[in-house]
Amino acid sequence: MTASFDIIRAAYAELIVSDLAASRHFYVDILGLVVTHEDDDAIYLRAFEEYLHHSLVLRRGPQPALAALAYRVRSQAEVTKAATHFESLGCPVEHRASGATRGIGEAVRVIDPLGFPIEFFYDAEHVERYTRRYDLQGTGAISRLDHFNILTPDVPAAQAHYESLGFKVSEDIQDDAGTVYASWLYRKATVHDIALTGGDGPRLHHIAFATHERNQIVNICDTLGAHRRSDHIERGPGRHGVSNAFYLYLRDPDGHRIEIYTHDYYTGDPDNPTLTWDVHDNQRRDWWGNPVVPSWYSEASTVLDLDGRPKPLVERVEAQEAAVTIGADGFSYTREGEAMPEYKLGNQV
Ligand SMILES: O=S(=O)(O)c1ccc(O)c(O)c1
Ligand SMILES: [Fe+2]
Repeated sequence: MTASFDIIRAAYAELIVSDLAASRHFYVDILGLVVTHEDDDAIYLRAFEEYLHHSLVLRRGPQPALAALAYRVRSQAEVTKAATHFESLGCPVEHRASGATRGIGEAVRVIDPLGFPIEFFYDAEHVERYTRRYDLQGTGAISRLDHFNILTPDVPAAQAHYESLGFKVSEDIQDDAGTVYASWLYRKATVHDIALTGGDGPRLHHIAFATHERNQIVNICDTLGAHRRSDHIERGPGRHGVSNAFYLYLRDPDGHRIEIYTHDYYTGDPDNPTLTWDVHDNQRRDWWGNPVVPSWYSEASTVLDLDGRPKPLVERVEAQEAAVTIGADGFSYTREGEAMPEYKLGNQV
C-alpha cells in the first residue's frame, strides 16, 4: 500500500555518543558544524546552509548507537498521516509532543518494518542560516545533511518499503543472478536520501553531509592531518562510481561513520533512469578502482528501539558483497570485452 503522506527529504539524525566533549571537538572544532544549542546532555548541530534548528543531535549515552533518523514531511498534517500509516502496518508508534526533541514540533517516531527508529516531523524552529557567513566558515565548510545509509539483510524488501513511501531508485548494484547488494533511493532531486546496503541489520552504515566543492573535502583531510587525527579517515577521498560523487568517509570518536560528499547529480524529472551496476565492476564504489577498506563493509552502528534498547541483528541470507567481489575491489580490473589482465596491485586478498 502506497503511503498517503509526502516525505520531502532526509532531515536529521540523533546519535548517542559516549563522550560529548570528544564528539564536540570532532564535529565542531574539526568538521566546523555550527552549534545551535548545547547542554550537559546533548549538542544540536547544523551545517552552513541549514535554517532548521539542527540536522544532527549528539546525545550523551552509555553505548554509541543511532537513536533516530528523521525525515521532514511537507506539512504538519502529514505527520498525522505518517502515524496512521505505520499504525496500519502494526509498527510501534510514539507520538512526540512539541519540544520532545529541542527545536522540533509535534512529531511521530516509529520502528519501521526494517527495524529502524524513524521520525517524521514538519514543525521546527528556524535559526540563522549561515549561508553567507564567510567570516565563520572554514575552507572545509559543510553545506547540509544529504543522506542516510543503512545496513539491512534483504535489500529488495527494504527497497519495496521505501518505494511504498514514494521513494524512487536512482542506482543499484546487482549480480547476473539478480541478487541486489545495494540500492539508492531519493525523495529530493539528488541521487539519494536513503541508501540500502545489504548486510546484517538493522544497523546504521553512515550519515552523509554535502559540501559544494571537492577542495572542501580535501581541506577536511588536511585539517585532520594538522590535528594529528588522520586516524579519523577511514576511506577516501575518492570518486564514487555509484552517484559520481566525490567522497570521504570518517569515523567519529565513537566509530559512527560520517561521509562528506559532493558533486552527485540531479534526479528530479519523472523519467529519471535507474542505473544498475554489476557487483564485479571494481569501479562501482570507487571510479578510480581504489580498494574499499574491509571495515567499510563490516563495521556499523547499533540502532535503538523506542525504549532505547539495542535492536538485535537479523543476518543477511544472500551473498555478502565483500565476499563476491574480486579481492578487496581495487586489486582487480573490470574491462569491457578484454581478457582479464593481471591484478592491478599485487594478488587477490
Ligand atoms: O561506494 S558507492 O559508490 O557505492 C557509494 C555511492 C554513494 C554513496 O553515498 C555512498 O555512501 C557510497
Ligand atoms: Fe553515502
